[in-house]
Amino acid sequence: MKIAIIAHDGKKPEMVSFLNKNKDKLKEISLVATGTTGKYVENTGLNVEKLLSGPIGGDAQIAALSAEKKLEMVLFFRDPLGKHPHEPDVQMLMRICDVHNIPIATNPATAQLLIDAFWSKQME
Ligand SMILES: O=C(CO)COP(=O)(O)O
Repeated sequence: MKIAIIAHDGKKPEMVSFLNKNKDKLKEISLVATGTTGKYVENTGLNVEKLLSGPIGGDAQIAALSAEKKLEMVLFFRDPLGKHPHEPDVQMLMRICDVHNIPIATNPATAQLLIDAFWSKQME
């Protein structure tokens, strides 16, 4: 099982802070990310599988992994103030997560709760 990491451009700095803060936990977990986000993840020193960039199909690839129940959770820091040409893909990803009951965090506060809960479950 993997955790998917995605961040819109306006939220990539917050994602990097989140990853650095949680690096000790995340380094034990397989990570997958959309293309450009994945480069930022690598720059934190974490290992990550990089898919296509979001606007050219990366969000759709994460949705497919969610539908196949291959993801533990999706951490998707969305920029609610930005315009995105691939908004239909963004909506589709969130819908697929809801269809398949995959936890999806769309901001750092929720992502922290999910990671902490996942981590304490692993430690049981
Ligand atoms: O666009 C995205 C999410 O909708 C993210 O894609 P990138 O990680 O390639 O920037």
